[in-house]
Amino acid sequence: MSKDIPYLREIYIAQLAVKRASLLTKKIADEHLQRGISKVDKSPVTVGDFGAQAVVINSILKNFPGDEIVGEEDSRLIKSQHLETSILKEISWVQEKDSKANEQLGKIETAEQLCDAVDKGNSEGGRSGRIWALDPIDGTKGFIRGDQYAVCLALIVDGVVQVGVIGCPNLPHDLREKDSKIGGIYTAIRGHGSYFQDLSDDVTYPFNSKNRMKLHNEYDISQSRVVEGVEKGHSSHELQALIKTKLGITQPSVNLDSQVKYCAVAHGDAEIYLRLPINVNYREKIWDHASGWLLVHESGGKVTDMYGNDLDFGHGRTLDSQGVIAATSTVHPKIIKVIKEIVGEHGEELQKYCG
Ligand SMILES: Nc1ncnc2c1ncn2[C@@H]1O[C@H](COP(=O)(O)OS(=O)(=O)O)[C@@H](OP(=O)(O)O)[C@H]1O
Ligand SMILES: [Mg+2]
Ligand SMILES: [Mg+2]
Ligand SMILES: [Mg+2]
Repeated sequence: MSKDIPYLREIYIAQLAVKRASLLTKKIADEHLQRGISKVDKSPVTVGDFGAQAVVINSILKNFPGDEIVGEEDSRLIKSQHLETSILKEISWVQEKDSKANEQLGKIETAEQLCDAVDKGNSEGGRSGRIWALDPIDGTKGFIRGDQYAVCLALIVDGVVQVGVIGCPNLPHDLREKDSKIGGIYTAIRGHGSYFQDLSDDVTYPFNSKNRMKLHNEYDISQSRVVEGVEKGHSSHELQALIKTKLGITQPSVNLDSQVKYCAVAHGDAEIYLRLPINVNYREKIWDHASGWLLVHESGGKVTDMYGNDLDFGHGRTLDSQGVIAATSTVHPKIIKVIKEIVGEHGEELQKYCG
């Protein structure tokens, strides 16, 4: 089967790099929580963000030197706050721990290499060429709280997402199971499905029916399990509640930070992800959605903006649309219909629900 799959080398390197960044960030998060440092201390997320962005970009450019990267972070804060030594210490730890991947991924050893790698995430994105979208820690607020976060990497070719890989260090393999194992890597390949691997397993090509994720479509819409964000400043919980009521959904939502929400839908742990805007002028960043979009799409679901339009990953660093709805394909049009009933066909009433 593998021989028919395109981008095999890209997928392999992306998985290795995401795994490395997941190990790095998990170590930082766990130490932070163990120390019981005040929740307002933002430094672990800073070190984690820059460390993860550096190792992923360094890995990609070692293997695909001509590619561009749209990464969330840049090195200004590293320099102004003199964070080089603390970040390099964590990178050196993961390069030791994950040493068998050093040959494929390379190593970062100096402050110059560190800042250089981080700043290579400065692509403006766009409609042509090979461009990776990287969120080194998505769900920074969840990361600090010890909740969910994700390392998200996608390859976009000529504006179309071809590969998506998400590392979820804190996500239970089965959200419904109390004692479920945690930590997974979710991989999607356009036209060839989406797959799950245990984060603690060696990275291998996971493309077999045992690992494949597929959505079911036969269920009563009122029983849908809905995932939403945690932060009230990132999506309109008020509008989301109204949509659920109109759909007859009475079960409470599961609130999760980051793109693990897409993983939950793609893996069949939820049927609907609602992300309605809280600010009419906000445009979603491509690194917050590219990998998750492909995961749900390849599991047989549908992801669009809040009006049912396709998401355009060739527009630049941001999408040119509002809101995101991901759901199983039978339920998706029903959600869009309800949204339009509430906010108007073109969002004439949307402002009412925005903060
Ligand atoms: N106003 C507004 N509207 C929508 N989205 C915003 C907004 N402001 C920020 N962000 C982005 O939200 C990203 C985190 O999304 P989450 O899904 O984790 O949000 S939530 O905390 O679960 O509600 C977060 O990603 P990270 O910075 O990587 O955590 C931001 O890019
Ligand atoms: Mg993000
Ligand atoms: Mg981020
Ligand atoms: Mg951020």
